Amino acid sequence: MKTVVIGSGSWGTALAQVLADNKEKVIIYGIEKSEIDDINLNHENSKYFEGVELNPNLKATDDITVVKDADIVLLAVPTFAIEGICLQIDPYLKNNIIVVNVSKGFHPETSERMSEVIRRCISKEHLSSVVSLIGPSHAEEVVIRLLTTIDAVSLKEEDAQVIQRTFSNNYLRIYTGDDEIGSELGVAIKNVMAIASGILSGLGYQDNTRAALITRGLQEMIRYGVFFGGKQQTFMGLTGIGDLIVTCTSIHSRNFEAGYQIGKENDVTNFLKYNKKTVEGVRTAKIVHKVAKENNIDMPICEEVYQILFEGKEPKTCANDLMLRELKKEF
Ligand SMILES: NC(=O)C1=CN([C@@H]2O[C@H](COP(=O)(O)OP(=O)(O)OC[C@H]3O[C@@H](n4cnc5c(N)ncnc54)[C@H](OP(=O)(O)O)[C@@H]3O)[C@@H](O)[C@H]2O)C=CC1
Ligand SMILES: O=C(CO)COP(=O)(O)O
Repeated sequence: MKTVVIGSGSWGTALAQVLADNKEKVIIYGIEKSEIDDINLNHENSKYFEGVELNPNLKATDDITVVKDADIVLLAVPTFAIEGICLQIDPYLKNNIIVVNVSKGFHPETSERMSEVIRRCISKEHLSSVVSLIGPSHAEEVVIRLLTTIDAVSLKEEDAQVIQRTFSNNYLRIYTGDDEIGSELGVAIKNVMAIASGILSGLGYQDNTRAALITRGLQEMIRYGVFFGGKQQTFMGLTGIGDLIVTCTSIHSRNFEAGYQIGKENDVTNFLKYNKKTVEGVRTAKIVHKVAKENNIDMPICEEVYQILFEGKEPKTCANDLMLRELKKEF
């Protein structure tokens, strides 16, 4: 089986290396010549992983036609680029391949989940199924082979099992799942919670506050996910509480880091002006605000994050407003 990984950024490189370690046929397609040269010539991707020596069998190319004999295509680009890349690769694909999604968020205009975008943009005959390979997994840890567990989630169980077998090894353990809605909504909304967690840390709040944020944040994720047909149990797993914990507490999280800067400065201006990193929670906060409003879903933490990012509300005031909402029972 041949896998083409689209995207030579942090997650694409780390996952492609997993396959190289597993002695699978794999190649990365990227648009950034310097990253491709770095991988091919130096066995590094120093923009993302300084000082990390990659598996020397890992190769990269800027030729998109490389997808033509792929059995598996793994899309490791930010959510805003998924539609474009699907339309770009579709004419070259052979029939009946597995497309693996690893992106966490929504289409910025249509609010579709990633699997929905892929099914809309890849011709039916080319697609066996979409498998979302998602869970608590910072690329910075996977690339140095630290123990990690994630889910392969698909509506077609046999394809989830193919991805499970292809990627699992002694440092990456894959479970399968079939709740595409619950899993994809969980990993998308946890990024908004990670921004909130960073903001609270930047404001100087500590462990009690983070535990409250994670616990109440999980309730919001469940409320939103179950409304759209996700299973409550899914939110107790790797794509729910698992990914929420890792992103709300890790120094590697770009969403947490963004929030931390915003909280520290008690203002969003510098972050919005200078950020160049992939911070998916920003776009997700906008979608969740819109969709929750349309459907009358109560999402108080997400709403305050939206107010900070898009309406210029002061972070300190948001934290205060969350605490002083009407008192109620926990469940
Ligand atoms: N990093 C992580 O630990 C994890 C990330 N994810 C998710 O994976 C997705 C990708 O994130 P990540 O790898 O971290 O992001 P990065 O910013 O590290 O890398 C994204 C890569 O995609 C490239 N890219 C952008 N548009 C295109 C395009 N149209 N065609 C080809 N390549 C393109 C970028 O190139 P350029 O820089 O030139 O724009 C960059 O090389 C996100 O949704 C993220 O939430 C999920 C789990 C873990
Ligand atoms: O999704 C991730 C870990 O599971 C990566 O988080 P960040 O995008 O915040 O870095």
